[in-house]
Amino acid sequence: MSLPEKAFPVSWDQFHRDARALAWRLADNGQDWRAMVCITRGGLVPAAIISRELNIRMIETVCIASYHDYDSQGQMKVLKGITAEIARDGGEGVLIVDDLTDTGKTAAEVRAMLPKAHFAAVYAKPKGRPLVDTFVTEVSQDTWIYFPWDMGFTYQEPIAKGTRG
Ligand SMILES: O=P(O)(O)OC[C@H]1O[C@H](OP(=O)(O)OP(=O)(O)O)[C@H](O)[C@@H]1O
Ligand code: HPA
Ligand SMILES: [Mg+2]
Repeated sequence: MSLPEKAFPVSWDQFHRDARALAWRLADNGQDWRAMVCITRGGLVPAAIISRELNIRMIETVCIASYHDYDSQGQMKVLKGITAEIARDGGEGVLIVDDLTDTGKTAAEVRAMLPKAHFAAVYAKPKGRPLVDTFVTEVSQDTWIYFPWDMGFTYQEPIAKGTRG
């Protein structure tokens, strides 16, 4: 897998702050959401934070598995869809939540299921941005976002190399 040029590492603290900032933006929207649809697995984390902030108790998942390379995305498989009750009226009054939108393919797939729902993501890259109604931070397309649940503590080379020891 080729790696993007730039790295955007996100700590738990920062993710919590950014997800809460997304909740503030959604609250300013003034809508009373009848349900949240969380795109697994990445959307589970912001969904927990946003559902708490906005007092949304009806939470549905849409389970999608896809293979990613940095600059391409392979097959996408919907492992579990949405109930008819959540999908009624084109998803009007439903809030869709994901951690980020990159190429926008995942967002397009879920939007097709719920054309009238509101799509929120914490982070957005330029290609995916047109598919998102509300987001917090945009990063460039050649940036990889490193989420805290994918990370561990490791030694970091000094910026000026060769200075160890
Ligand atoms: O805009 P796209 O190019 O479709 O990429 C965005 C999607 O990619 C990641 O999920 P991924 O498919 O890696 O699965 P995961 O959430 O289970 O980690 C991320 O959580 C988004 O759902
Ligand atoms: N970070 C983590 N997962 C992703 C990304 C990213 O930038 N793009 C698509 N899936
Ligand atoms: Mg995902």
